[in-house]
Amino acid sequence: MLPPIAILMDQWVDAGWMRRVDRAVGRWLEALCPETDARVILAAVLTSHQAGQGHVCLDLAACLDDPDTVLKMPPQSGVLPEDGIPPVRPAQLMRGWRLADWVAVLADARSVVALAEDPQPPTIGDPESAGVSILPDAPPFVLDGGLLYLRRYWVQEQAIAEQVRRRVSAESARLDVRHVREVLDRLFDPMSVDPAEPDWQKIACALSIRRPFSIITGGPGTGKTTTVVKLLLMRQILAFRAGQPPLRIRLSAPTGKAAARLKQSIQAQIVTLLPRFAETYPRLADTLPQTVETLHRLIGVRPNQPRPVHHAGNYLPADIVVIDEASMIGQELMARTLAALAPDTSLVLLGDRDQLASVEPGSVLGALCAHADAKMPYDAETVEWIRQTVGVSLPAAAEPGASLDQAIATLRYSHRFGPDSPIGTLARAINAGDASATRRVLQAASSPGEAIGLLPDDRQAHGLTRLAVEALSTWLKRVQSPPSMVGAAQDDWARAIFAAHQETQILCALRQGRQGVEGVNLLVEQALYRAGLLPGFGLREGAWYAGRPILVTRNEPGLRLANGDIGLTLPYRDDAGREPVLRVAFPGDDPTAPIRWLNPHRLPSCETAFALTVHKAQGSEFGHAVFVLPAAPNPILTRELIYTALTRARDRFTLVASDADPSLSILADGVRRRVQRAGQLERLCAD
Ligand SMILES: Nc1ncnc2c1ncn2[C@@H]1O[C@H](COP(=O)(O)OP(=O)(O)OP(=O)(O)O)[C@@H](O)[C@H]1O
Repeated sequence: MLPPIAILMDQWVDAGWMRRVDRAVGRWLEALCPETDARVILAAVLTSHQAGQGHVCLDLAACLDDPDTVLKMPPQSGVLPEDGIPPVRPAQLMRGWRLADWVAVLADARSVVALAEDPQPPTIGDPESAGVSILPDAPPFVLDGGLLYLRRYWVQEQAIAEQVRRRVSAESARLDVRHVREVLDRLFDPMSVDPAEPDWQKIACALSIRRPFSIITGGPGTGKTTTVVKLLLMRQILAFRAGQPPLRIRLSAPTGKAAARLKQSIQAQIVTLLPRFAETYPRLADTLPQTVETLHRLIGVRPNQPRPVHHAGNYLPADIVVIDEASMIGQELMARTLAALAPDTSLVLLGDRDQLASVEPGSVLGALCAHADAKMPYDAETVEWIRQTVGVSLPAAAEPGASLDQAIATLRYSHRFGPDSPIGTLARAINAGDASATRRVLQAASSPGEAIGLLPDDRQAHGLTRLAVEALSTWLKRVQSPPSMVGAAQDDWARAIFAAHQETQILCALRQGRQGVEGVNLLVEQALYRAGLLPGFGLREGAWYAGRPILVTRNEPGLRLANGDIGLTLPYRDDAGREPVLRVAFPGDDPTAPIRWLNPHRLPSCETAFALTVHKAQGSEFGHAVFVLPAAPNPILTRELIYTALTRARDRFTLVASDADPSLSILADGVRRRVQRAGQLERLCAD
């Protein structure tokens, strides 16, 4: 005989299987409708739990099929209660449950709008006003087919789909195709990388001008940023030629780090491309954006305010908005962004659809690009547009994709790695889910220093700590013998240390455990201390010491720090050149901006960052990425996570795997596992 559901849910919270906030959703329902069936309370609690796992809804059928796996209960990090007896698992509780019964009891509940039953489904409206509302007028849950949503997530998903559908079928901009062709021909050299392949960057530009929504997706170094700069030049030149004022362009990225990277990359590309047009269009440089904002700043998200500054009633003043690293945008932020754009503002999303999705619920870019795999999804109309504007005749697909697919360009050739490079080959094998090929590439890597390396390690992680000491000593030695200069010269010294620090980064799949960030940070710290690379005293103050890299874990607008920022604890001399004190240095947005030297005791929550989780490293790039695998199979290790770890590497990637697993079965298991986020955005956009 099992304990009542309410007791079980309490036990799951106590065991760390579920968040307190999820259980609170159940209590809230119990308080509002005391007569609610326990299976409804359970579904509500699980829907909230799933949101914590990145899902916008609970897929009832999938849940009944395999409750423990779908709900990830018990989790890897779960703790045993004091009596040592683990709680009853969801699979035991739900044994024998029938989907039809669960759906029926949910459809009957006052807290649920059942769409199939309800002739008047909730109107989509403004996603901002769709918070969980009080019964009975606006039930907080929506049952759509077999998917149970918190109402706000359902509303956001519908709103995104509606916006995307409207934008991809909007009337084509009134353009003189001859002008478009002329400008594109000037921007793109006729010599493409592979003469047998069309120039996909050029096609991406042509598609981006056709409708007010487009996506440019591709792996690292495939030229997404290069393409965007050309696209912006194209748009401004066309505006000049049509006698229009310059277009208002806004560039954005989901995190500060990604925004800073895009800014640097864009500026470098502008410097290369602009001279071609300087004579004909001397004012062109002034029309290009100088800054890249975070998405929050772009739309004006304000703390404790229900809606951002820009929304459906106060559009963002912009003609073109380009957003990089779009895979990191969760559903809520995407819904808010789309709502903030006027119907004729062009939105261009850039991103690598194969990367990890946002930590927030939803996998918007992944869902929108679900069919971007098809090499040629274009219909006859798109093919004709490409022929007229690019001068390339592509075959029309026998079974063309939806309108959305006509707005997506996939860049496949990596100019950074080349098709036969080890990193490129490994990335392809991982993305294809080909565990054997992945293993082959890694096991073929033998000598140290190659682009791909495999480091079989013992339980004490001797190999990893040796590697860390060797790689990190390049900058840590310089930290321990600080120069006597002050002011700008001291900033230059810190910048050089940052550049050296960016050369090697250890990444972990997990947070906890020996192979997690917490364990690896401790091991590396101890090894560096033993090697004399960290100070024993002097430049040490409690947990703070010269050479400690830190990761900011909370937004702190007052200090201009964002969750995910990396700082280095360094000795700092004031302008009078007194004895150095410890300060945490943060680089500015561009290479010449002054370093910000903050007192460590003023910093908000932060943690040591010799090792980072792959999630936290998203949007960053390092010369050498060292990826530590878990020692046992783990559901967190997925294809997307492994690919994201690999693609943080600019020149070199080393996989650290347990020497007890010489066949790399743990890695192979991860490569085969895909992140499947519940939701129906893909289907809604394909309609
Ligand atoms: N068509 C091209 N021909 C030659 N080199 C190119 C071409 N396109 C891009 N490159 C070069 O390849 C490198 C990577 O390009 P870019 O930064 O635009 O790629 P990306 O996809 O934005 O990369 P990331 O994934 O790092 O954001 C740059 O050095 C760029 O100059």
